[in-house]
Amino acid sequence: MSEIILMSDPRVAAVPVHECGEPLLDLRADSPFLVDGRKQDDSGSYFLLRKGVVERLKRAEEALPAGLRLMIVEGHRSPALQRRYFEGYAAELRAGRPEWSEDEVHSKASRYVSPPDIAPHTAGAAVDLTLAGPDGRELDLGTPMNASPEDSAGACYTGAENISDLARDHRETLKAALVAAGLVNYPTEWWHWSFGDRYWALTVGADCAYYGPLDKVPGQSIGRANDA
Ligand SMILES: C[C@@H](N)C(=O)N[C@H](C)C(=O)O
Ligand SMILES: [Zn+2]
Repeated sequence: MSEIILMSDPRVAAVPVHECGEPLLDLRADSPFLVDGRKQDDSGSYFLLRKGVVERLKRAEEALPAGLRLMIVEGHRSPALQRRYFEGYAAELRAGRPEWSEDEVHSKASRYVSPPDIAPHTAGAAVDLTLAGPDGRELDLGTPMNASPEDSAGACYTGAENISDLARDHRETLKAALVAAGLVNYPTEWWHWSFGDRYWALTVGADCAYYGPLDKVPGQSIGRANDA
């Protein structure tokens, strides 16, 4: 397996961001995608993604074998929510491994949640998704989405070997469609894909990221998925 670059790696934070100002699109409006509401909250952010990400997801959806569809679970996340996720998980790790230094906690936490300063979800650039079959139900991808490395004995890693052949086939199908469309995966999470953020730029060798964090999401900057 090739080296896994974690989100906490200084090379990620070193990538410059040249914000392109692209709008967020609402995936529920005229959307070709299945949008799952399990991450719904008062902010209503989970169904928003940058236009360039939506365009690429449409291409990926078209490239899937007949009968399969993408199921979108979480897109944009407010910086405050990202911070809550990160600090909550870091606190769990700290409690379980009191011998770890703060640097170790930060690095290990970033296997599962991005440090808030570089987090791709806050830029509307990352999406957590899975595959659904013809009946609209989620397929088996080896672990529940958002299973942590501890909960899944590492099976959340995209290249994990401790999953069934069927789950591996599903991961390969998902990966083929998304990579061909220009998204990159975070290798510690089979469900996390992004375009235009710092992690994407570092992975593909782009000079800069296109999307920086968006805090309050103004209604007027939100378009419909069919605008992509
Ligand atoms: C928390 C998990 N769903 C996730 O999105 N992790 C990535 C690494 C992130 O926080 O950007
Ligand atoms: Zn994610």
